Amino acid sequence: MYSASKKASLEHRLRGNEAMSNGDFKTALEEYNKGIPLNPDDGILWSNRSLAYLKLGHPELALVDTNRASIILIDPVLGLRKLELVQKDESISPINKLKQVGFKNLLRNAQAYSDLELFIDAIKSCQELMKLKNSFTAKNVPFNWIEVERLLQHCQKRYNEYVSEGDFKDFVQHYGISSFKGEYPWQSRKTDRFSEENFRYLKDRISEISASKVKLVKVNLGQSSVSDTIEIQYGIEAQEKISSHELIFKETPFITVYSRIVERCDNCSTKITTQSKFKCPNSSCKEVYCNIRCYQQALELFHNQLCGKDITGILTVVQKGKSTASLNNLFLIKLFAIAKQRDISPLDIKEIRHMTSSQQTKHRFPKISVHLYEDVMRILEIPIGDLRFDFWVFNCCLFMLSMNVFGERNGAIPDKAYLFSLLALINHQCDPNASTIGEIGNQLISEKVIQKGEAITINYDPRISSRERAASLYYFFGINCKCPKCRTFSGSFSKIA
Ligand SMILES: C[S@@+](CC[C@H](N)C(=O)[O-])C[C@H]1O[C@@H](n2cnc3c(N)ncnc32)[C@H](O)[C@@H]1O
Repeated sequence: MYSASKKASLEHRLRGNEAMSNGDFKTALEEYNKGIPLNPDDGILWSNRSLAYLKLGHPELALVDTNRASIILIDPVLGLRKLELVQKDESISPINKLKQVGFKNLLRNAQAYSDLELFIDAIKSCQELMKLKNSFTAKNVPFNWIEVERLLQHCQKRYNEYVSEGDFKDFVQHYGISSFKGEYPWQSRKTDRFSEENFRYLKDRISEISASKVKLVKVNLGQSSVSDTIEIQYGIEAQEKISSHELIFKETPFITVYSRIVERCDNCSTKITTQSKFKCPNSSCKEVYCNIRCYQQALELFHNQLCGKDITGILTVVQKGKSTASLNNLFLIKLFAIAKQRDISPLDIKEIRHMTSSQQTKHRFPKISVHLYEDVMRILEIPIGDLRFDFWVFNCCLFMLSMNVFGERNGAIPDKAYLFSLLALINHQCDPNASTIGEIGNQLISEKVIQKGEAITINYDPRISSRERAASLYYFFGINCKCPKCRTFSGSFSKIA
């Protein structure tokens, strides 16, 4: 017998399937999203949602769903219960129907890899499926094997083209190509960013830390790089005349992370000395702090969720990283921990929910992020049916971090990084009037006299010569620089409110 929630979940699945057959993939996604929390053990639901994601052009999201569906569909304990979920069909026995669902899921998995241009993985998935074709398992299971063969041929051809174009083997193996226009289509974050609540919260905090020297404003950054609209963004401007080399404000980072190569405080990333070392009182926890105050701050914000947890897998990835971007994986686990602690979605954390994302439309998608996401969910014991922590949320956080984190290296190795709520509101100019200084770069200082009403700007990439900066800003931050000095400048960079 079904429980009430399983029955309701099944109804959502069927409604989703109907929307899929009408080509209404967004409604289908909404229905599947209503069904999953009611019965996260329904592998068919995950597999069907993966198809909705594929049709909506988000293979990276489909990948997590096909993986989950496979795990559930081959789980022997869930075996009998799965049969309950198979829709009765006169022409096929329930057990064969279930096998058909499994084959379809493998094909969706191969399609997701192919759409991401991860051809080696796509070929492997197709070959795995083709092995089943003449096996006993596939007997009397109707399935479109021609589609698998076609996909396999397509992937082999594309892979050969890639390799003959140059040595892209490493790229083809580890990075997919996904699209993301600053937000997922079902997200309302863009408008939420400018909500009255966000605006007031940020405005008050900026007035407070700068002693009202500067204020939050909305600015017109000219033509958007992803749509036809004029882009309205946040910016900071002087409320009074500021002299040259004056401290504008100093901000405590919201969170910091470090690669564990040098021993640092888990709360503020300050180097630990023999005089300043406070060990977490939990004997099975390895984290250390500068003092009890840092420990208590961390405990309240995120450490409660992470105390004693083994994050070695994530650290290994971070330590192998070549750029400070690899530290973003440590930010992700902290952001997910903070959200779990506050019982909200990571995208609703008030200290970060105003932040912009990279604006590139095509992204390098590191295949490993699927595993990192599953690791974060497992370490924090977040149930997979809690869609406030869905994979697209993880990706949004990653894109937001790639735009807003201030990182530091220790020689060639990414060492530590900071996430500041307010410094993240300062726009870039190639000829800026301010910069960030101090040991952790948390002091905003004027470089010249700034007149009342002038925008406060910094240079996001000061090490790079101005000729290369436009390309570097686009590559690393997804910014089409529209500052008055840049050739691409097309807007007024002016205040609108
Ligand atoms: C660190 S945030 C700065 C605050 C941001 N304007 C906001 O509304 O939150 C970086 C974002 O600001 C925008 N931005 C900053 N400087 C820019 C520039 N010179 N040209 C174009 N966009 C810029 C980009 O959209 C980028 O995503």
